[in-house]
Amino acid sequence: MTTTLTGEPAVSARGLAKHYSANPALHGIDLDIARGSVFGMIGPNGAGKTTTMRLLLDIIRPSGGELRVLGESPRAGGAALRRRIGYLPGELHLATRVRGRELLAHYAEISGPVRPGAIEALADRLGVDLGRPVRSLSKGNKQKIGLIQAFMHEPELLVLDEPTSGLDPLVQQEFHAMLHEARANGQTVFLSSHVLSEVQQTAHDIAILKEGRIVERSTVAALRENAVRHVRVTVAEPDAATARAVLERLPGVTGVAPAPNGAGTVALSARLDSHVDAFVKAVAALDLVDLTVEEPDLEEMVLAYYGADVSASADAGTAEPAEVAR
Ligand SMILES: Nc1ncnc2c1ncn2[C@@H]1O[C@H](COP(=O)(O)OP(=O)(O)OP(=O)(O)O)[C@@H](O)[C@H]1O
Repeated sequence: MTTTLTGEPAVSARGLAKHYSANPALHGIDLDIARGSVFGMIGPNGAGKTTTMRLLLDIIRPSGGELRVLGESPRAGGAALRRRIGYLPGELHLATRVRGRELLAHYAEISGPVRPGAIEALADRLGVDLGRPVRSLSKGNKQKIGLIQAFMHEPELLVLDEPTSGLDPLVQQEFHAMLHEARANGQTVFLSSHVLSEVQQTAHDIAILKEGRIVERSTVAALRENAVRHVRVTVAEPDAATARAVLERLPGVTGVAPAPNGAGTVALSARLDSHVDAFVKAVAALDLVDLTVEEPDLEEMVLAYYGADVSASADAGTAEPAEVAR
């Protein structure tokens, strides 16, 4: 496969809606995921991430709108389309006594050709013992089995629902390397997460979903440019009032406050939005002792979208059990 960001998107949705009885889960979203890209969807509990993914896989059917996956309608594409997709469900129920090796061989029969040695190579990378009964594996090791079944046939599209759930940090790094390789191989990745930090390391494009609506669609780079940064300006004590006045006049600067500092100097901390250039030029005129402009805090930006009340909107008892669907 070769990397391509042109042509028909891997996923294209227009007005995609899903209601569970009378309860709307998706309010007609528009979404394009370019072929060969890594796309991350983030959002709080109940935002509709899993619903979106299940619609792509034709596990559930839309209540309205149009959806094309790899150029086909999920419904019409059937099993042939399904084999071109690798899917990791958010909730894995792997209660079988069967050993990992046999279970994956079974999935491989359904998903289509798997290169010889590919399953073992993935198991080595992720560090999971394929000789053990699957039900005796820990949550993280079951997740690895789920990842192997999603990746093993090198599908054109990987749909990964909370892929790092239960993985330790070293395995997460290995997983990130697998995503980079998938992209280099021309595969498209659609992953979901609750937190930006997870997708920001791997995805180029993101959407923030909230209560069934896309509230932000951006590249990670553009988010970074527009995100709030924390700044700290240190000046000699006699200059403190001037420095404060300069900062408070600047566009994009808020929350100017003195911060603890060494004798003879005063540090002023503040929040800065995207106006970095104007800020740096203005503070250059001050008699600076020190200046810190922190990395933009994207998480803070995303949490502002989430809103305090939304994260608590639990949906206990409504989610249907998901399985490694093949
Ligand atoms: N089978 C179902 N029956 C009824 N309502 C459902 C069902 N599945 C999901 N919902 C509802 O649809 C909405 C979206 O749920 P969904 O599982 O897609 O969210 P999510 O973003 O994946 O959440 P989480 O991060 O908690 O996994 C929620 O309000 C949920 O209660």
